Amino acid sequence: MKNHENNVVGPDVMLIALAASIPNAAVFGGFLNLSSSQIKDTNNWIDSIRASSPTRTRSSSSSDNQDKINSWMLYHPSALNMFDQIAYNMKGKKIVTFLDYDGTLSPIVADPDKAFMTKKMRATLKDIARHFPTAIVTGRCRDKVYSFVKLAQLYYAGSHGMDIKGPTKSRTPNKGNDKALLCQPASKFLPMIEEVYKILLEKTKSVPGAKVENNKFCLSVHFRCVDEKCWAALAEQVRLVLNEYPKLKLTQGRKVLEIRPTIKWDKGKALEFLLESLGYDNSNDVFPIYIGDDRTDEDAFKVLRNRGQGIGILVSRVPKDTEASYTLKDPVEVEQFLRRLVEWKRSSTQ
Ligand SMILES: O=P(O)(O)OC[C@H]1O[C@H](O[C@H]2O[C@H](CO)[C@@H](O)[C@H](O)[C@H]2O)[C@H](O)[C@@H](O)[C@@H]1O
Repeated sequence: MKNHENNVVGPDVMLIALAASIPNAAVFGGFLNLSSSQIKDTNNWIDSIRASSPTRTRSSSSSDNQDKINSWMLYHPSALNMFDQIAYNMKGKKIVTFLDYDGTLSPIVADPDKAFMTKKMRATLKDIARHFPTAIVTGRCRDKVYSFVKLAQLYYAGSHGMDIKGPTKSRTPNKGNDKALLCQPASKFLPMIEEVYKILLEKTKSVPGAKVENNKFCLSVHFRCVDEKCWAALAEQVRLVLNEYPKLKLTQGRKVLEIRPTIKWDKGKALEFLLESLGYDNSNDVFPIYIGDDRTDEDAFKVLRNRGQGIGILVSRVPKDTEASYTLKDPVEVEQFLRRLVEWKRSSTQ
């Protein structure tokens, strides 16, 4: 397993990345560590961005690719195919579900403002939250993801877990509201993030298709709709801005550069914080299920692996280096898995 802590792209590393490259061997699936020793040329760096969110046409059906997928699936089997075994392990335990948003509950689309969940997914999510404490853990601004999900009985951890709020409505009827909960470990960075947001808007406005998204405690600079020829120039703009802000760091997501404070807080910490808030800190009978598709979700998968509790499920149809134990192909399969979880719970409580 790879250590994803190296995923941070510091301004210096970014510079080398633009001037240099990453060996192909390091590009396994989408999770790539940009360290100076791996970097050799711009083309390979751009390959890495492309690989972080491969389009369907890239997952060719050649037997070579299929062999790679098959051998990867041996170590990361489908959570749907393995549901009975997962259910066996969950028996008698308190299940808590943690769900990433983009690419997990909603399909990846070109316009981040249009990443809607299906009605079916919302209905399933509502049922899930009726049976288990449920949290959305996302890089998005908390209010923004709430405007997509619109379920008051969930926990929301926005800005990569740096903005956590508990349910505003009780999960179970006839019970009072869950204890108010708010955790914002990066609040002192707000003015800085706001300042950098304005600068990035200005600096990137000449790059057609570039989009800067303000996620409150972090920012996203989107590449998806930018001509590949302009990726390096756009990244260079971002790097130059960040040179002036050493307290901010840059990480790479799915055709997006993410800017966030250099504090030791991530989706894994958010998961730990929520388990503690739910009273499961030292509990042996809790079974957390974390489902996510992105590199940032690896921090949470790693926490579960280290705790030896629950399961991490990576949403991906291509092999990726991951700490997750199981996989699901896409949000459609995520919905099917969550539905089975609801049905299993209903049948086991009858
Ligand atoms: O933690 P997540 O919920 O997965 O959020 C990570 C980023 O997701 C969004 O961007 C991604 O999805 C967009 C819509 O499908 C897509 O256009 C983009 O290319 C993806 O990177 C969101 O817009 C970002 O702010 C989040 O950081």
